[in-house]
Parts: sequence; C-alpha cells; structure tokens
Amino acid sequence: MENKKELRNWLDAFGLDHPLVIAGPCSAETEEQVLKIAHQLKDTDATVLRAGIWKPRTRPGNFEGVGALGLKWLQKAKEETGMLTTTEVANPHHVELALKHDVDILWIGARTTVSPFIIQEIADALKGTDKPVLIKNPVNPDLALWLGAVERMYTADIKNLGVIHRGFSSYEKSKYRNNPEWQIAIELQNKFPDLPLILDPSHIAGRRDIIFDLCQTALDLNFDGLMVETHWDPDNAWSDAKQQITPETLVQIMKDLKIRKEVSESEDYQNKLQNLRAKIDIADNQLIELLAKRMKISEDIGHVKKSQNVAILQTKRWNEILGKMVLEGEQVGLSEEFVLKLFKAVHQESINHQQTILDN
Ligand SMILES: C=C(O[C@@H]1C=C(C(=O)O)C=C[C@H]1O)C(=O)O
Repeated sequence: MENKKELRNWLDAFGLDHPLVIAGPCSAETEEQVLKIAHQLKDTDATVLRAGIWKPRTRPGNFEGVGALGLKWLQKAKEETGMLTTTEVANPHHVELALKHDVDILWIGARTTVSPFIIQEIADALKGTDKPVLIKNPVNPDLALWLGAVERMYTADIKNLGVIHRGFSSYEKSKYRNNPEWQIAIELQNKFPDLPLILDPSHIAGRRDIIFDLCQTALDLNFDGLMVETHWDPDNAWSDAKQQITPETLVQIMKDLKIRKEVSESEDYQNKLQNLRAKIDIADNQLIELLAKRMKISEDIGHVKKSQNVAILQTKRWNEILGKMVLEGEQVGLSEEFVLKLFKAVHQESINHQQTILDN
C-alpha cells in the first residue's frame, strides 16, 4: 500500500472548516440516553455520533454493551438529528449487523487490531464496502502491526480508511491511561501523510482534565480529527465514567483549541524559518559529534575494564549520572521524561560500544 491523495477523499467530502469531530458516549446504555446525547450534539462541531454497542472489557463482570438492540437506537438518532453514526466492530457478525443497520462509519478497536487473524476476518466481511473504516492502534506500540491492519483492509478493496490514535498500554503507571507515544503517530504520518489521522484523547487520558491538552497537541501535530467520549451525565456513565465529558465541555474545548495551518507562504515566515532551521542543523551536528566523542571515552573505559576483567554495567555510577542529569535538565527546562529517555538510550549505546571491546 502506498500513500495516495485519494485516501482522504471521504474526509474532504465533509467539507469541514475544522477538524472532524466524532462524539458520543463510550457505550450506548438506553434509547433515551442515545437520543438525548445526539440531540445535544447535533448543533455542535460533531459530525458523527459514536456509541459502543459491544464493549471489550479487560475483565469479565463489567457492562459489556447492550448488543444489537443499540443499533436501532443509533438509527433512530440519525433519523432525528441527521448526524452520521459510528460504532466498534470486533468480528464478522458485528460487521453484518452494523451494515444491516446502516451505521455510517465503522471502527476497529485496539484489542482487535493486535490480531491479524481477526482483522482478516473483518476485512473479508467488509470487502468492497464504501463505508469509512477507522482502525485504532494496537494496544502495544507496534506501528507495523497497526499499518498491517490498514493494509489488510485496503487489500480487501476498502478504500475509505482512517486511523485512530488511542495510546498504548504500558506496565509502568503514568499520568495517562494509555501512553500517547506521539512519535508513532508522527512516523505514521511520514509514511501515509494522506491517511486521515484521528485522536481519541479519552482513552489516552483516562480522565477529563487533560483532554483539552491532548487535543491541542494533536492539532499541533496535524491530526485530522478528534473522537471524544461525551455523555450528558458522565459521572453516572455505565463505562469509562472518569474520562467522559459533557457536550458543553466539548463545545468549550472546540472554541479554545487553536487550529493551525500546516504551511504558510508568507515570505517573512519562510525567511525566519530558514534562518532558525540553519541554526538547528548546526546544533544537531554538534550533538552528533559530542555523542560520538562520549562513545569514544566509553570505549576507552571498556579497554580499562577489559584489562582488569571488570563487568560493563556499573549500576552505582549509572544511577549517579541519571540523578545528576535529571536535576541539571530541570534547570535548563528539559523534562524529566525526556532526560531519562535520552540518557537511557545513550547508556545502551555506550554499553554496546564497550561490549564490542570486551568481547573481542
Ligand atoms: C562508561 C561506563 O560504563 C557503563 C556506561 C556508563 C555511561 O555510559 O555513562 C556508565 C556506567 C556503566 O554502566 C562506566 O563504567 O563509567
């Protein structure tokens, strides 16, 4: 599969002057709930109403969705409000029911994207549909697996495609429910600049208070749309209560977001950018040279260790460096997260250099 301008035709056809907004509850709960939220959303920037009908839950015993009955509620919501509808499909049976009830856009969840077998079954069931299909990233940070799922759809002649970035699971606790790992979305855009890319801030955040910041970051990274879990009574939602926002909050978020263009033709802008980028190029060269110099010193240490038959990893020294660098980084405005990531990578490379010396 190659990047093609046509990949974004379905999105361009909406003719929006703002990012695509998909909003609605995590789960369809009752007919009343679906219709009420649809009416509250219809006059906002939201074009598409979302609601989970079948909910994959981490552990059994939680609300697992209302099932096919909810598709009728979505249909009714569409008739009454004119909003398009979308829901998650996780097997060919879901696909059949969703198509029968004329759901406009289908999405594939993170737990499904991890399995090429299921993805292939869903692609076969969807073969040739002109409905847009949006594929969430797999739960693990694996770009190839994500793109593999997109390719399986494309090969099944599903040409209206998009991807949803919902963050990645990790064992370590962080402020996110799922780590954004923005780098993966940046790499994806590099490979497929015209494949519509939508952020799901709700599943990355797992809480309400950082949804706006995540949306702004996404727009700063040229995302094409947002899928935001929205409920008229979030605290009493049957699933994901902590991360859902009200339609009023969604309206406020859309008002406050700064929507930026990808390029500017202004001469002044071009000149300034060129100058500053020349400075960045110099700094990058210095960085590379400095890193190479540090590795040479590490190699010298490798020779000294070899002569005394001493192990490469020196935990005490390494922890001292990490602690010191985090503090120094803080003083010059570098985040702890960045300094740790950077120095862990430097340390790994340093160990690799010493290894070639000690093992030869
Ligand atoms: C360079 C050394 O070897 C390893 C690499 C380190 C580094 O690159 O800073 C630090 C400690 C060791 O784990 C060393 O022992 O000083």
